[in-house]
Amino acid sequence: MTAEHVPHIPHKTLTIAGSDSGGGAGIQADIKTFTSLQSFGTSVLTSITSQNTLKVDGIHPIPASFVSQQLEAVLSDIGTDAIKTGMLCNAEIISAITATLQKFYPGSRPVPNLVVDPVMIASSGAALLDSSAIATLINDLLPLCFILTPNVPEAEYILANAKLESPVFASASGKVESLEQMKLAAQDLARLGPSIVLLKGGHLPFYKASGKALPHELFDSVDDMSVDMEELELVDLVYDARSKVFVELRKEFLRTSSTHGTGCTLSAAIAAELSHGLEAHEAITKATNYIQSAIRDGLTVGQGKGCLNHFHHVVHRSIEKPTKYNPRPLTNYLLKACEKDWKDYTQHAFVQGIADGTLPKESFIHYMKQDYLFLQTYARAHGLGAFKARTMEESKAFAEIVVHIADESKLHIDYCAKWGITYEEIVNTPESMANVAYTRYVLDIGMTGGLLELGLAIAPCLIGYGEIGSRLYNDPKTVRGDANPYWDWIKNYHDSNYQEAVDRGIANLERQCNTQQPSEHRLEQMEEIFRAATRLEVSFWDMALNCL
Ligand SMILES: Cc1ncc(COP(=O)(O)O)c(N)n1
Repeated sequence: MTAEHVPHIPHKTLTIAGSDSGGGAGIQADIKTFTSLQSFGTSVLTSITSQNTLKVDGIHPIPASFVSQQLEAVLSDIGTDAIKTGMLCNAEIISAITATLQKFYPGSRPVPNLVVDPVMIASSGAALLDSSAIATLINDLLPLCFILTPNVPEAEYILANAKLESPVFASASGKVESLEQMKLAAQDLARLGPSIVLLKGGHLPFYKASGKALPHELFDSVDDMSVDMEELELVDLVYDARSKVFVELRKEFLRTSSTHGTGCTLSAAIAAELSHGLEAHEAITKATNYIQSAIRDGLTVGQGKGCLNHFHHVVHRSIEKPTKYNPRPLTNYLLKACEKDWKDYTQHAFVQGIADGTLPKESFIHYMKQDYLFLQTYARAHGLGAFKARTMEESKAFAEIVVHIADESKLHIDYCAKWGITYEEIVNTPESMANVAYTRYVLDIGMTGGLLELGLAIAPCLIGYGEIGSRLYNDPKTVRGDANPYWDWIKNYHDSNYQEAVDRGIANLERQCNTQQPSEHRLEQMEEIFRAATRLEVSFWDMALNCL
């Protein structure tokens, strides 16, 4: 056997949960999550549900002894690096699981990397745990638990049934209704055994400005448009009983009904990250980010609640034709494929300095001079586009962009004058190496390739500045008006004039691609051009920062 053929020993994660025939939650969601996070998944079924996106219409519990048998089979041979529990159905099953776990991990409290998602009620309303089983869950399972991941209603239910002496959480209604109460509830839950409690805030969004919770009666209307979601955030609260430290993970509250399987997926993702050896807080942070993207990229399956997209970070190497629902498939593909480079570019320290006004003036001046010189070549690249175009319409579109760039560079000169930079100074400035590299790359690609290649090389500049302009303009943390010397720069790229140019540029690029559906190899080449131009943007910001 050569070195190349030595089989890889994967990290392993076990799920002990119910089957969801609809594929969005339960074992199915867990295995998808393990797979997408590159942990080898094993499973112990506690029950089979007949379920779709609308309802659970039947539950068939597995005999408790057969649940133990499955668990024995997995642990005695394959072993595992982490375990999660989901739907456990009834008290007998919980007892069978805890007895078997204690057999394999004698005296371990917690059982290493055991994540417990205390599943009780499906989002469609069905009970997934017998009401008589809560005491067994509290008394037998929680003492073995490393990380407990309840949502707010589950936390309330566990605490209402826990017979804690002098609990710190007290509420007349038994409801958790503020961040302060979340903290007290998490502390009480930790006293039941878990080393760490992740109290999920998805059912209790807060107004960003006041920190007050969205009233319960409005929660059900978040799916219609009557609540301004921009104003809301959710807080996933982590309490580590070992260090007595709280960490608040704040997240954008997303308007979507594609949330079926969220709890299952989150606990599965935490377990998968733990299986790779990540420390608990790191695993939780990575897992909550994974969920946020999986929700944002949610899938419409069935007629009820949509499902998460467990493979949101896996780039599919094919481009659909633009549709009403996805008018920019190529652009979206490129942004995802080059995600890291794109972040390096659009969230560069230079951009941060513009946002908070702390960018050294010398850096900005250096950048402005080079940017003028850049625009000169950028205009030529569009001239090349006009030359390469096959139709009058397209030639005209490119020529119009040349005129637009020429107008923009006039503004540039006026803006430079405000910073004490004269026209002569600008045009006599030697081009920096970063500038030469970038602009000549664009021209070379444009000359040797077709219109699509040219479009790909010019796209990162056009799209990136538009994204930066609107993000900084809308970000409440951006320093605004006279307090920020770069505010006019931000406004310029947020302006509808610029944003319309971005939309036109994207539409052109999509049209070019659409007329020649790319093969996988061609797609790789396209990605390479887009990535190279994006990296050259990063070097451009680096140049400006390093000029000091
Ligand atoms: C087998 C099984 N396990 C867990 C859930 C909870 O998921 P959700 O709350 O999204 O319905 C479910 N519906 N089915």
